[in-house]
Amino acid sequence: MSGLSIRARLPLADFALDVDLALPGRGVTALFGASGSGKTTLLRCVAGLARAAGRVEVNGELWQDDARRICLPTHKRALGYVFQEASLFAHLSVRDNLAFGQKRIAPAERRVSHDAAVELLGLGHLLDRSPERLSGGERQRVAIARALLTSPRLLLMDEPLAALDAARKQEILPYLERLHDELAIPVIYVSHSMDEVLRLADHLVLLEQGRVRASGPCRELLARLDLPIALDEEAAVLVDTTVAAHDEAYQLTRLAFAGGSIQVTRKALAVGAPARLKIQARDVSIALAADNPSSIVNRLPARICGFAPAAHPAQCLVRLDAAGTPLLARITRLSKDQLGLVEGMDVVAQIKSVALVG
Ligand SMILES: Nc1ncnc2c1ncn2[C@@H]1O[C@H](COP(=O)(O)OP(=O)(O)OP(=O)(O)O)[C@@H](O)[C@H]1O
Repeated sequence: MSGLSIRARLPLADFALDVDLALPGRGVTALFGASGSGKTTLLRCVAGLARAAGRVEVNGELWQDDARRICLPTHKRALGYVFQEASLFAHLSVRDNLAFGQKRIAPAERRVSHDAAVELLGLGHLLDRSPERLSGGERQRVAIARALLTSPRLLLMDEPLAALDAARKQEILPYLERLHDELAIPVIYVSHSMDEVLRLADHLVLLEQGRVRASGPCRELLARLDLPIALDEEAAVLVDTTVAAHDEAYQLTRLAFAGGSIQVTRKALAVGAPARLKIQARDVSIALAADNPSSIVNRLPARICGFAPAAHPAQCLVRLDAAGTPLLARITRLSKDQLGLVEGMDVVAQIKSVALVG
């Protein structure tokens, strides 16, 4: 059967993991949750490093099934594991570190070639270096390539960017995006960062105290008001658009979607190309009518479909529907009252800024 099915119960001293998840068999699933919610413990159960009661099936391969007394040891599970800190062999060159990953797999079972991994992670010029002469980001790219060369059926990544500074993170994210676009290997990706989730995840699992608070397509969960991710400073929705036209005079690109269109600064994208937009709640404001002059270019008719408290008591979250596309706005409670905003009301969503993500 295609898909990942993970049932795991693991009582620990002051904590218990208890999850039952059905996840897509390809793409990136982000595991998101507060510190101590059980993200690493869940990965360790999938890897067989912690012995939970339950069942683990990965695209038709059974790794554990207590009912049938099956529990493969970690080395028999075809998985790649990438940790916060790359654990490379210091005495081996990058080339030999990669060869080590590949040697573990019989040639007939290799699904990722050395050249493909080197190309995908941009390691060509680093092959003769030793790990101590690599930056943190480069080391992490080698660790990812080495994991890929073991031809895993599942890649587990536990906050792979957490040990890197902001600049190194931005440097490595495009490689992870390529991995996502070009490889069919499913990835479970633990992260605390909304930015990483927005850029990489197709599916999202929110863990709370060892339990699944929500699991579903990233787009759907991000737009919900009842989940803690809506309270994140970086809360945002994702909107799939298509490049509709370029305005050469004003150097803008118009992106169309079901709810209307949005103009962004001119992008080097072909008309008809897909573009994924991130719209942050803090960048959306609400006006009552479209005819008020404003410098905000992107103004979409939308209907209010719900309110929720925001993290700060001065603010509230508003869920809007722009012809079927959900948007989130974070506004002050004062403006909500002054404008008399209520559920069901038709308003104008003013979008101050958007970002293209992938
Ligand atoms: N071997 C163990 N024995 C007892 N308790 C453990 C053990 N391993 C983890 N825990 C506890 O289980 C809980 C979940 O830990 P885990 O590392 O899975 O959380 P996490 O969500 O990955 O956290 P973080 O984001 O900080 O890495 C924590 O309360 C931790 O103290």
